[in-house]
Amino acid sequence: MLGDNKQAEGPVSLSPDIVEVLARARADLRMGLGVVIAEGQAGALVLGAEALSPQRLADVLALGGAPVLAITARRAETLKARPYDGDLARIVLPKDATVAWVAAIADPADDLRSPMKGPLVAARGGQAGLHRLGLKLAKSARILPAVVVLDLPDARAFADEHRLTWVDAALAAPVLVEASPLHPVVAARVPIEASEAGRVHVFRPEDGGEEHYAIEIGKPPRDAPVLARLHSACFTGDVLGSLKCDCGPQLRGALAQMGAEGAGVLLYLNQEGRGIGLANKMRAYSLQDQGFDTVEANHRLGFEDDERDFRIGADLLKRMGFRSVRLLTNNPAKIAMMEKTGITVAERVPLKVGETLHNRAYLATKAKKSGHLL
Ligand SMILES: Nc1nc2c(ncn2[C@@H]2O[C@H](COP(=O)(O)OP(=O)(O)OP(=O)(O)O)[C@@H](O)[C@H]2O)c(=O)[nH]1
Ligand SMILES: [Zn+2]
Repeated sequence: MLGDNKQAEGPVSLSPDIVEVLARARADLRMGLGVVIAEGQAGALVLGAEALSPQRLADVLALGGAPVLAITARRAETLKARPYDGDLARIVLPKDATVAWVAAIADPADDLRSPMKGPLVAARGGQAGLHRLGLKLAKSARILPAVVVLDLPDARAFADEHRLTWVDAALAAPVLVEASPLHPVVAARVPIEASEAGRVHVFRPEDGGEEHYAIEIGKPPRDAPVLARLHSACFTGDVLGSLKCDCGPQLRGALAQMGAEGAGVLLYLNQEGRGIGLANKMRAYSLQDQGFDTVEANHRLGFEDDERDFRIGADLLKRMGFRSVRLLTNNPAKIAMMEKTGITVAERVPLKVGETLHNRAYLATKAKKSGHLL
C-alpha cells in the first residue's frame, strides 16, 4: 500500500506512509495525545479538546506562545465568536485556562445552563490552514470538532523531542478529502429472517477506519438494476429498537423487500449518527432533549447536518459489479451522490416504515431541512 505519499525520504518501505500516519494521528487524538501537523519547518501542535488532560493543558500553556482553541464556524455561531477564517474560528486560550473552560467551549452540553462563556477573544492569522487540518482530523477521529493548537517554529524538532506523530500537511490534505479504497476481506453465507439466501461481505478500508458490510440477497444479476439500500449504521435504532428514528424498521423493511423479490443488496455502512460517531450522536440526543431538533443539535456540536461520505456506498456497489440500482430511499442526497459517482439510479423505491409518536418530529425535520421526500 506504500505509494507516492511516503513521508520519510529514501527507500524505507517499512516506514508508514501518509495514510498510515494519519491513522496513528487519529488514535493519538482520541487518547488525548498531541500530534504535530507541519508545513515545511513550521507547524502546529494539535490536541483534541475532548480528551485533554489537566497536565497536558498546563504543559501547553507553559510552552508560551499563543495557544488557541480551534472550533468550526458552526460551533462559533452558537458561541457568538467571530469565525475570521470562513469555516474556522480560533478562540484565544486565557493564560489560566482550565480543562473545564476548554470543555465548555467545545461541548454544548451545558450551553443552556451556563450560556455566558465569554468574553471570548477570536484570533486571526497564524497557521489557519494547519488548524483547519487539525479540525478535520478530529472529525475523522469521531471526537468533538475542537482542538487546542499551538503554533511551533520548529515542528520537526518538537515532534522528535516529544515522540509525537508528525503529519506532513501537504501530503495529508488531499488524503483527508478522499474516501479510502475498500477491499473485500471475506464473504460467507448467512441465512436471515428475510431470506435463506443471504450472504455477508466484509470490506476493509486502507486507512485503518471502519469496515463496511454488504448483505447480498439471492444472486442479483450484475447487468440489470439491483434493488439496493444504503443503510447507515444506527446502533440505537438497528439494535435497540429505538423509537426516536425509523432506522430499525427501514433496515428490516428493506431486507424483507429484497427477500420477497428474491434478490437485492443492502450496504451496511458504519457511519453511525450520519458520520459523527455514536458518542457525538448521544451528545446530539441530549441536546434534542433540551429542545433542539436533529439539525440544530449537529450544528451546536460543531458538525454539518450530515457528515457522511456517500461515495463509500457507490464504491462498494461498483466493487461488487453493480452499475445500476433501484434505490430504496427517501433521501435525494443519496440519489444525487450515486449519479455523481457513476451509478445509475434507474428508480427510486420509497421506504416509508416505522413512524412513531417519538420520531414524528424527527422525520418532519428531515423533510423540512434536509429535503427528504415524504
Ligand atoms: N447526528 C444524528 N444522527 C442521527 C440522528 N438520528 C438518526 N441518526 C443517524 O442517521 C442515519 C440514518 O441513516 P439512513 O437510514 O441512511 O437515513 P437517511 O439519510 O435519512 O436516508 P433514507 O433512510 O435512505 O431516506 C444513521 O447513521 C443514524 O445513526 C440524530 O438525531 N442525529
Ligand atoms: Zn436511527
